Parts: sequence; C-alpha cells; structure tokens
Amino acid sequence: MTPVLEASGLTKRYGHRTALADCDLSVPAGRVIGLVGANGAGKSTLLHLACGLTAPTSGTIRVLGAAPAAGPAHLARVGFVAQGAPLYAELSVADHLKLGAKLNPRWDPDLARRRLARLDLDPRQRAGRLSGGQRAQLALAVAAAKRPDLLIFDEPAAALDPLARHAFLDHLMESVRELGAAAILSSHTLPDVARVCDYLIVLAGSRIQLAGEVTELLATHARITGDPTALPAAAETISRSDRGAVVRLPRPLPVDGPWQADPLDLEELALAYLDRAERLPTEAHR
Ligand SMILES: Nc1ncnc2c1ncn2[C@@H]1O[C@H](COP(=O)(O)OP(=O)(O)OP(=O)(O)O)[C@@H](O)[C@H]1O
Repeated sequence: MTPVLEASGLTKRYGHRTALADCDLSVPAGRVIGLVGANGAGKSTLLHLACGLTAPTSGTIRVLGAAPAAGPAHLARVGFVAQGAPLYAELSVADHLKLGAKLNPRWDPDLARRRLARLDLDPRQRAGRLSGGQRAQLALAVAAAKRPDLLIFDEPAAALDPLARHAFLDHLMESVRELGAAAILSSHTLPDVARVCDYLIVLAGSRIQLAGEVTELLATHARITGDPTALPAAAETISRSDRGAVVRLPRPLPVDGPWQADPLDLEELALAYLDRAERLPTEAHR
C-alpha cells in the first residue's frame, strides 16, 4: 500500500534558521500518527510542507503517493486543521457547513450534520462566540465532512481543558474510523498521543529523532536498572536518570544479565528521545 507520508532529505530553512534538516520518513497507510516535539521543533513546518502550504528548501515530501497539493483531486484527499482551529469568526456554524459544501467536491452533508448534532451546537451561533472546545469540534466536523483520506491536525487540543480534550479525541478517532482515513496529530500532550496514536514521530532540534510503530518501539526499548555496561554492544543508551537508563535493545532481546529490564510507556519513550536531543547541539543553532 502507498505510504501516507514519505520524506527524503527533507529540509526547510527560513533565512538562516533551519526548521527541518535532512528528514527521512516512510509512514505506512492507515495509521494515526503522533508528531511530538518541543516548541520550535519543526512540527508545524512538517505539517505545512505535507499540506503544500510551504515548499521544501531541499529534499522531497510525498503525501498519499503524490506531491503535496498536487492538484484539486489531491487537495480533496487531505483535511487540515491548523493550529488553534482557525474559523471565520463572523460566520455561523451553519455558514461553515455551507462553505464546506461549496468548496469541497467530496463533501458529505450527512456526516457534517450528524457530527454537529452530537455536539449540540446551535447552527446559528457565530464561530467567534464558540468555546475553544466547540471551535475545535466544529473544525474537526468540517475537516471530516470533506471525506479526506488523511486528516492533519496541528495541536488541535492544546487549549482545551481535560474533559474537552477527551471528547475531542474521541470524536477524532470516531471520524478516523468512519472515514477509514489516516491521521497525523501534532501535540505537546504526550498522554493524548499515547491514547490515540499507533505510530510515533519524535522531532527535536529540526531532526527526526525517532519514528516507528508504537508497538514495535515499545518492544525494542526498556528501562534498564542494574549494570547496563554488561548489555550487548548493540544496545544503545538513549538517556539516563536516577530511575535507570532508557535503552534501545537489539533483537533478539538479551534475556538475562546483571540488570533488570522494565517496559516503558509511550510517554517515557518520547521523553527519553527529547531529553537526548536536548543534550545535543541543535541544527537551528549551528
Ligand atoms: N514563517 C517563518 N519564518 C521564519 N521562521 C519560522 C517560520 N515558521 C517557523 N519558523 C521557525 O522554524 C522553527 C520551527 O518552527 P515550527 O513552527 O515548525 O515549530 P513547532 O514545533 O510547530 O513549534 P510549536 O510547538 O511552538 O508550534 C522555529 O525556530 C520557528 O521560529
């Protein structure tokens, strides 16, 4: 199956500032991808490149097997919700649906209506008067009603309270399932990513630090306590703390030794790679 996102040597500079450097990616179809990284890591830049909102300085990126925004048909296959879920403040909820129907060839009015009915939104309400949670949900409903094959969200739930965030992520996953779509979700909130994503990309210092299927990544990393020096040479230490060392283990996994290996969760795994990246000089400052 065609990968949903492929990048090779993908680099984006803004003047002297490098936002993304030499990124290689090949993300299989049908995944819910969590894109995590600190402020300024390059997450929005990667998503904007994927949507064709900006062009690479060098390298290539392909989305659903084609150049980003390759034409009207390709644009219709990608639903993008930018940071802060921007909407037209003066337009009502119903106006947003009318506009969506006009602009999108694959628009599904029933899907849009069903989503909004679930949200209990007054169709006459102006978007500028909606709460942050309602705005995010409306933006999601509009993006989903395009019936895209790929939904891209740039920190959709950042400003939401925990309950609204929970509800938003539930709706997001319902939409992904209903559409049979892939999704990319950038987020600072690791528990959110852990809840919904089955593919993880960690971005830091303009570079991809880690990318892979969550189950595979969790199976090949562990927290080691005891004597990590006795581990096989192929084991790579990612970070160390009072709680032990986070280590990428070779396959077959070493079964015994003067150490104890405990499984990690996705949050610990991502933090270990972010921590390691923080200790290295960043591309942006080179
Ligand atoms: N249009 C632009 N012009 C100049 N520099 C930019 C531009 N857009 C992004 N940058 C810089 O590129 C780097 C990556 O920014 P980007 O917005 O992609 O990061 P991010 O991971 O999305 O950050 P955040 O989590 O804070 O939204 C930052 O150093 C940022 O200042």
